Order: sequence, then structure tokens, then C-alpha cells
Amino acid sequence: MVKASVLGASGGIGQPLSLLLATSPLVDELSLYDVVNTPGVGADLSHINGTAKITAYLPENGAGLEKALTGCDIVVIPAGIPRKPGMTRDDLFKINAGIVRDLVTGVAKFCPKAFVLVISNPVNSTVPIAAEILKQHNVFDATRLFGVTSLDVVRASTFVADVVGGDRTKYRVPVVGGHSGETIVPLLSQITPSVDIPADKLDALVNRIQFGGDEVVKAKDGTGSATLSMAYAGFRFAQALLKAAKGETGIVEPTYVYLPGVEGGKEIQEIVGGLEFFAVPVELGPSGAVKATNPLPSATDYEKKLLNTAYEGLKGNISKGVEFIAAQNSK
Ligand SMILES: NC(=O)c1ccc[n+]([C@@H]2O[C@H](COP(=O)([O-])OP(=O)(O)OC[C@H]3O[C@@H](n4cnc5c(N)ncnc54)[C@H](O)[C@@H]3O)[C@@H](O)[C@H]2O)c1
Ligand SMILES: O=C(O)C[C@H](O)C(=O)O
Repeated sequence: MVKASVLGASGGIGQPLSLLLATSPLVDELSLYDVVNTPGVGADLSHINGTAKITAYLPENGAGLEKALTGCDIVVIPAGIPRKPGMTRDDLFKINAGIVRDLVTGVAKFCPKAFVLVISNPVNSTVPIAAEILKQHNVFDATRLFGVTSLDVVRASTFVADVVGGDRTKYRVPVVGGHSGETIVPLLSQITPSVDIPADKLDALVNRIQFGGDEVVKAKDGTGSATLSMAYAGFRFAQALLKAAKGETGIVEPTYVYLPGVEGGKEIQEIVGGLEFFAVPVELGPSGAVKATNPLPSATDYEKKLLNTAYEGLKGNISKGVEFIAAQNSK
């Protein structure tokens, strides 16, 4: 019996992500939680003749979150405001930091052993916030907390195929670092199946992967950011985790994790200048993150330059999240 929950289920990502989870044979119960509209979204999804039972909750002064989360094995969090043109993901911190703090407090209380998948931006900071909250409640297990960076991986496969041709579903690109602009580092020298990116196309391709989110924000012209591709990517990661939890082996997906708490992470932490959070391809298993793989030593000189820039950006983003919680504790 697998219970999944989507927090922010009525939103642009939440609805299509919930649709995908509702039709997954790996989910037995899907609980939808949002501050608005979950009765309607829940009624709608409950007419699908899938295997998942659909439940839907509004806050009800805290009781709704408790009911949504109790018994959950996996919690996906796309709650929070999206960007408008001209904004950075960090501009979302002011509002989304508090939303993630409160929702993860619910996770700590009502389903402390669940896998937690954070989509809400800025991921580089909201995942450290989630970790601090779970630590505060003495339930932090780094192998169960994931920043979802799958959209960068999905985009990388698509954009590589746009440049070199071939089957876009087959390219696997290790994308490491974080999830914003220059903290997103695609290791294009390690694509499988291997491809040669023409030297004169490399800068533009890397830039497109790093700033792919901006393309959508611009095209949506003030109405939000990527939702459908994000739902696809978020479902892809959730599904990988659920398959691994059921015992399927050999599943490796890039994700933003707390390095010191994942096997293989400490050695990566030394390379990335001591950063505690970093996205790398992670082997998934029944308990979540089984092993962080380390593609960094094989990075080309070109990629090492990108990595150095990413380290700088991430450092500030991570401490901003950690300090946000520390400041609240000292009040
Ligand atoms: N990780 C990624 O790759 C990635 C990709 C795309 C978007 N995002 C981020 O995901 C977030 C959501 O984007 P969206 O387009 O779905 O936004 P949206 O505004 O369409 O939906 C957000 C939903 O969150 C709900 N919400 C707000 N506060 C809440 C709370 N306290 N509890 C529960 N629900 C709450 C809102 O009611 C809304 O339904 C944004 O922060 C966006 O930047 C991340
Ligand atoms: O660009 C955004 O703000 C949303 C998301 O992080 C994305 O990469 O599409």
C-alpha cells in the first residue's frame, strides 16, 4: 500500500502531476492538499478508473494537512509562487521559504519517514530549509530528502537532440550542481550514448540548459513558469523512486541531496568546496538515496570552469536557507 501526497495540488504543476500520479499503478492512495480548490481537483481525478484512491484536503486549521500526510510514503511539494518575467528564482524566496517550512513541519510531524521531493523554488535554498526543519524535529534522514532537478535533465536530453539529432528519449545527461541559472551544470562530455557537440555550438547549448526555465517564463508572459514539463519531470523522478522502493535495481537519477548524509557524498563534498547540498546522479533503492555517484573527476576543463561558478552561487543559496531557519529559532 503506497500513499503519495501532492502539496500544492491545485496549482499549475500540482494538477498535471496529480493526474500522472493518479494513473500510476505504483500509487494506491493519492492525497491532494492545497490552500484552495482541492475538493474540485479531487472530485475530477476520482472519476478516473485507475487503481489509486483519491483523497483531497484544504487546510481546515491544520487538520487537513495532518489528514493528507498521515501514512504517506512519498510527499511531493510544488506549493508556492512561480516566477514572472524579470524575476530570478531567488526572488521567490521571501514567500516560498515560509510555505516550504510549514509544509515540511507537517511532514516531520505526520509522516517523518516519507520520501520528500521538493519542487518549490528556489530549490537551492528550499531543500536546505526542509533539511533544517527535519533536523529540528530529529527526523532528518538525508537518504529521503530530494530536491527535484529532473526538469534540467529532461531539458538537457531534448536540447542536445535539437543540436546533434538522434532520439531525444535516449540521451542521458548528468546535470549536476543546483537548480538555477549558472548553478545548473550539464556534463555534456558524459552524455550516454556519447555524442560530439560541435565546439561552436557548446556555449549556446549549455546556456539553453541553464536558462531553459526563462524561455518558458518569457513565453508565458506573466502567467507563470514551466508546469507541464515540470509535472512530467517530477513524475519521472517520483516514479523512479517508487520503482526503486519496490526493489527495482540500477535506477540512477540526478537529484539535489545533502551530501554528508548520503553514501559517497562526503568525497563529493570535498571536491565542491565543502558545499552540503549538491545535485549529482544518485543511485536509488528501497530506502531512497543509496549512493551518490561522482562524475566530477572526469569533467573537462570547460566543465570545471562552469562548476567553479556554480559552487559560488550555491554557497550563498544554501546559507540563505539555513540562516532563514536559524533566524526564526533565535526569535
Ligand atoms: N524544481 C523545478 O524544476 C521547478 C520547475 C517549475 C516550477 N517550479 C516551482 O514550483 C512552484 C509552483 O509552481 P506552479 O507553476 O505550480 O505555481 P502555481 O501558482 O500554479 O501553483 C502553486 C500552488 O501552491 C498552492 N499553495 C500556496 N501556498 C500553499 C500552502 N501553504 N500550502 C499548500 N499549497 C499552497 C497555491 O494555492 C497553488 O495552487 C513555484 O515555486 C515554481 O517556481 C520548480
Ligand atoms: O524557471 C522557473 O522559475 C521554473 C523552473 O525552475 C524551471 O526551471 O522551469
